[in-house]
Amino acid sequence: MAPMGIRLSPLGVAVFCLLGLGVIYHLYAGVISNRIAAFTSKRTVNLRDLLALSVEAAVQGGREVKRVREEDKLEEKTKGKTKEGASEKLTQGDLNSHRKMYYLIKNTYPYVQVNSEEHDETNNELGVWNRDIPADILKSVEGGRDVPADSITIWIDPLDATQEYTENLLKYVTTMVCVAVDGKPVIGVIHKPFTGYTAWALVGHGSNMKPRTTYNMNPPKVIVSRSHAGKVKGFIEEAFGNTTVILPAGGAGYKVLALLDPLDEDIEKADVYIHVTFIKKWDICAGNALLTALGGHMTTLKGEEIDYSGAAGNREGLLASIKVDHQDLVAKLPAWDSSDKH
Ligand SMILES: Nc1ncnc2c1ncn2[C@@H]1O[C@H](COP(=O)(O)O)[C@@H](OP(=O)(O)O)[C@H]1O
Ligand SMILES: [Mg+2]
Ligand SMILES: [Mg+2]
Ligand SMILES: [Mg+2]
Repeated sequence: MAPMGIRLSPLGVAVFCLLGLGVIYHLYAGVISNRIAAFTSKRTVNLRDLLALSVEAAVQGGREVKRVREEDKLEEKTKGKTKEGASEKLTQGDLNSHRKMYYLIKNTYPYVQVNSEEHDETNNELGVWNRDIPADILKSVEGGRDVPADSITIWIDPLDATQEYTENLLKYVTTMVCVAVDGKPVIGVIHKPFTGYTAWALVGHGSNMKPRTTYNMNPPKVIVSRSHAGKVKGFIEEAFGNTTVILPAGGAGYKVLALLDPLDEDIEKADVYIHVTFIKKWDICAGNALLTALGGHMTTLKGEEIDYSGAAGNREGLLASIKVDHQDLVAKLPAWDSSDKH
C-alpha cells in the first residue's frame, strides 16, 4: 500500500519501469548479444545429414523440372541480360524447382545461409526432410563430421542449362546443391532430372563418382559453353594449338560430369573444362566439390582457388581438370585479364 498522501499513477509506474529496463539493457547489452551469439554459433550441422538432404533437394527439384517440361508449361521469360548481352532465361521449371529445393533445406536448417539463383518469397513450401540417408551414402560415409552452422554457405542452382531446357536439349539440364564450409566446397550434388542419375561427393569421405582411367593432354579435348562462350575459342587455341578439339555444351554441371567416368550414356567425354565469361557460384560450386573430392581441381584461369562465401559472382574465369598437373595447365594459358571483354 502507498504511504499516506502519495498516490501512484499507473502511467508514472509504467514510465518508471520502462526507464529501469532501459538502464538494465544499456548496462547488459553486450552480455545479452554475446549470449545470443553463443547460442546461435553453438549450433552444429552434421555433414552426412547435409549430404543426404542435398541429394533429396536436388531430386525433388529435378521432379519439378521434368514435370514442367513434360506438361509443356515453361512460361519462358527473360530475367535480364548477362554482362555480355545474352538474354537470361527464367521458366516455371526454374521457379518450381527453386521452391522445392530452397524450402526443403530452409525448413530443415532455418539458421543456415542458403543462396539460390532464383527467388520467390511469396510461395513458401511446407516440405520437411524425412531424414532418410540413402544406402550408398551410409555405405561410404561413416558418421560424417559436425560443423558450426555459421561456417556454412549453401549454393543451389534449381535448374542449370535453362537456355538448353527451353531448346529441349535435355541432356544438359541438371539441378545442383553445394555446401561450402568456411568458403571451401565440401559437398557437391549434381542431379540429372531426365535420366534420374545423381552424382554426389563429400570431400574427404567419399563419392559415387570416379575419374576416367585416362585423359589426353596432347592436345586436350576442351569442353566449353555453347551459349556464353565469349572469346574462349581463341583463348584455347593460343594455349593448346589450332588442332585442339573444342566441344561446345550446355550447363556448368554437365561440363564437370563430362570430365568424369560417365554416369549415363548421354554424357560426352572431355579432358578439360574452360569458361572465360562471368559465372556465378551456384553454377560452379557443386562441380568444384565433386572434382576436389576425386582429386581434381577447379580454379580461376590464374590457378587460384575460388572462395564460396560472400558475393555470388566469379569474374576470373574457370579451369577444371582431373588426373593431370593442374598448375602445368595454368602455365600454358595465355595471360588472363578479367577486365578484358571476353
Ligand atoms: N556470362 C555469364 N553470365 C551469367 N551467367 C552465366 C554466364 N556464363 C554462363 N552462365 C551461367 O552458367 C551456367 C552454364 O552456362 P553455359 O551453359 O553457357 O556453360 C548457366 O546457368 P543457368 O542455366 O543456371 O542460368 C548460365 O546462365
Ligand atoms: Mg546454372
Ligand atoms: Mg539455373
Ligand atoms: Mg539462370
